[in-house]
Amino acid sequence: MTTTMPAGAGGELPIRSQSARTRRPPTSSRPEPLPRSESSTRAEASRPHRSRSQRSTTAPSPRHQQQSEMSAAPGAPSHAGPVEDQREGTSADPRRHHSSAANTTTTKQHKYRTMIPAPSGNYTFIKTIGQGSMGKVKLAKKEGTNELVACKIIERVSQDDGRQSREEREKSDAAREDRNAREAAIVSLLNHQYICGLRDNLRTRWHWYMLFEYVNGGQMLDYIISHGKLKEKQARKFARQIASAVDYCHRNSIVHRDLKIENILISKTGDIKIIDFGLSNLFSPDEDRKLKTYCGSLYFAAPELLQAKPYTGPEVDVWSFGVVLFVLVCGKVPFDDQYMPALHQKIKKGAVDYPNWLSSECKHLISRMLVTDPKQRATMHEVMNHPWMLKGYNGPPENYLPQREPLSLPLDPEVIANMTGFKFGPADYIREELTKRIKSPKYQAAVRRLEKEREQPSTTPKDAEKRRGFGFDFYKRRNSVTSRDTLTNTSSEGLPIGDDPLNAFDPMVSIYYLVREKLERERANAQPLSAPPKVQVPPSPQQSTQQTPVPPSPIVRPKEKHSLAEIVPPQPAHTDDRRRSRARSHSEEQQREPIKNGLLSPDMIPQHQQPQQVKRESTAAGILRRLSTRDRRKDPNAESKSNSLIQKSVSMRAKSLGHARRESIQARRAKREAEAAHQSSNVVREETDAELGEAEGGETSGGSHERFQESDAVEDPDLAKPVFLKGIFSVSTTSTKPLPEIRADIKRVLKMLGVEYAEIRGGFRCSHSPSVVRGSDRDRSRGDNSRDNRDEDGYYSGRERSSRRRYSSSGQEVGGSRSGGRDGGGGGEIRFEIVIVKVPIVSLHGVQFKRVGGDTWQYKGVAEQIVKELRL
Ligand SMILES: Nc1ncnc2c1ncn2[C@@H]1O[C@H](COP(=O)(O)OP(=O)(O)OP(=O)(O)O)[C@@H](O)[C@H]1O
Repeated sequence: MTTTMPAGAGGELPIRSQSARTRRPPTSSRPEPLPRSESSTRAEASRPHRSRSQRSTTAPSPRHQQQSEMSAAPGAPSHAGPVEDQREGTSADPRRHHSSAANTTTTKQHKYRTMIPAPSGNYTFIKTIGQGSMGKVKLAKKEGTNELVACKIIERVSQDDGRQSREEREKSDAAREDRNAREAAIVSLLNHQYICGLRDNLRTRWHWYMLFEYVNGGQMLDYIISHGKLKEKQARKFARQIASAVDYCHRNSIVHRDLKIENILISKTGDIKIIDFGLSNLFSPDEDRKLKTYCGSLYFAAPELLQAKPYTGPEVDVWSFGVVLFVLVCGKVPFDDQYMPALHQKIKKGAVDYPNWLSSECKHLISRMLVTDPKQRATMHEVMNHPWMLKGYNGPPENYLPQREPLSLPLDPEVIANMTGFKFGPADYIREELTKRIKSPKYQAAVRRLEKEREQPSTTPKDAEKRRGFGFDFYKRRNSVTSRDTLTNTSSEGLPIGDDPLNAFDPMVSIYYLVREKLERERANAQPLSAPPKVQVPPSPQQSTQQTPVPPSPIVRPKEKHSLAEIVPPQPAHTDDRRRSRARSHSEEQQREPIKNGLLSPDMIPQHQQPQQVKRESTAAGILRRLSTRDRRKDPNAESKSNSLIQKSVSMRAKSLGHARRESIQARRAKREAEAAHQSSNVVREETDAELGEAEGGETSGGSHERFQESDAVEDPDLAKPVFLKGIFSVSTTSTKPLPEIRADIKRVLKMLGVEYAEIRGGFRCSHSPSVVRGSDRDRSRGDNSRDNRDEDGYYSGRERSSRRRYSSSGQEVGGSRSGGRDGGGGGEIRFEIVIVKVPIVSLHGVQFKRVGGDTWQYKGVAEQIVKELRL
């Protein structure tokens, strides 16, 4: 059966338009206090600076043309999710309101929004922790609790820079709104331990506020900066987790499309969390519904994207995953060139230089992922079952997909009412379409195949499940490209995409499952659904002149069965046991991984040395955390136990890294351990120089480099938590030097490298413009960035700060934000923090880098240079 959907349903929507994001309105005045982002954009508007890409990109890009081809569905419903807040503006026309607001003289204290009233409570902003191309990400704390969230703030209205007509701007704003709605809808439905979850979200007249779980173990990028490259064993652990999350997405008809090292964070347990579904979309197995938007970061982009070829979806994630894996094990990207067209050529050619230290299995896996022909490229099934992935584990990574049964009629109206955010159309339309799909011969045939497979006496349920679940081949490859037939010839044992009724059969079907599962979770938690709007929607920018359809409010009903099969006979329900039989628990995987984050796990520690708690903790990072925070009054032996554990872990770590200095470091560490007993038990940020009484010339900042606010105004609520010991440190980023020496060293190196800095509590806030800070350029740029242009975090906002570089199929950057040679943008300001923490028990100091904004690879270069020069 040919299914029909509105054009936008599961179809392509335009990607973020960087050029749209950088448009600024003419200055005017605003009569009322504003959130920071609006007032700052006014400041930016008044600056003369325009990037090369802004100057040169006037014609609509191919991508933009495609955007218009893929227009929204007629009669599409309102967007997913967020509760609306009217307080941010009152004008019926936000654009007019915005424009008349721009000449404000509001004082700084009123300039920035300091809290947001989300449906689940009020959240107070603490500080900026990230700057993406879509906007800022701020750490926020829920009022009356210690709950922290990362709040992604996305502007809804692009501003007029005179390059587009009002109609064009409105069109691109509408597309942006769809994208934001889709991101919110997708992240609110996904439920996976390696995907950063959405806690809440709020849409005001001007902004989307998406409140994500706060991932506080740092970025994977920082981990690599600290470690250079990862040992294959450690990389495998992360790769399995990435595979688990990506496979889960794909089986739900979702393609991420922006997998890159910057979008992988590390949680406090040392596990990964994938962020940034801003470019994600639903994909369909139908040939005529292929995706056509070419998006993502160039370094990680599949060649077919550069060639503007339509694609199904999952295969571009496999390529990006291959690049990520290469970065993990090699510490650099596989395709690199300062000159953009040359970089394009390298990617299209797909020739990779593998360092000789890589194991042949690792090389083989990466080479299967970085195959330029998407039809020959490894599928996720192949990736997950590759020997390199399996090494040390007793099976492929678990994808944590809930147990599912084929859909049956009648459909649940509550589920359908909550299928918002994807422009599927009104509820009646969704019901009709889903019914058609379920009744379709294709679906029925797929269900019959599944039933037959389950009934096959010769096949164990596990095998059947494996065949069905992992047989997720997107292309029927005719020939095996390697000698490992069992790995590559997956189409013979698996079901191609679109033939499996439970996995990625169709985007609408997948979303139905996801919404139903979310409702079930919420019922189980007895919490109200956070997604559907409960109050009247303020007009979104592009909807100011049109009627906004408000989706029906959710019908709250008691839990009901979905087994009223009209088409499909009832299947045994598995609602209580949601994990597949083949599922191995995460802890099982962890037990098989003896060294976590370079530290010891319990099974590496002799029994007699294991304190009671160690056995219960699943990660070695947890051991260290527990030991460092335990109450010594209750256990007089705790100190010696923890000393011996940590001593061992430190020495193991040094050994595993094979660093030339390890002997002397261990000796020095051992010596200092004797002095450790009197020190406090928490890992804390270090004091500033001022607090230590060693400020230079009475200043708290670095002399001529000073251009920041004096101090962090807000207490960091993480201070008391030993969150920085999550494998972030390597030998090159830890030191036994006394603190004042480390601080002086850091200042010396920052000055030497021309990095501007200010001291903040526990470290340094840094800013650098690598391609600009030279001689007179530097002076000019300084003139550009007067003190008044600092934002509320003390960073200057004088130049473009976003890190995403867009590209067209011809190799030209489209809508990119900055000039300069490298993907991710060159020439812009990079901003980061250097945080010094101490590990009191072993008297070690650790230096941690945290990127806040700016070009990833320039940041990596500068951070690595600092580490190198520090010689800790
Ligand atoms: N949940 C989180 N916890 C901690 N930090 C986060 C979280 N989400 C985002 N960040 C930080 O904010 C940065 C930007 O976030 P994100 O990638 O979602 O924004 P974006 O505008 O989509 O960025 P990009 O331009 O890379 O697409 C991240 O690199 C990360 O450092």
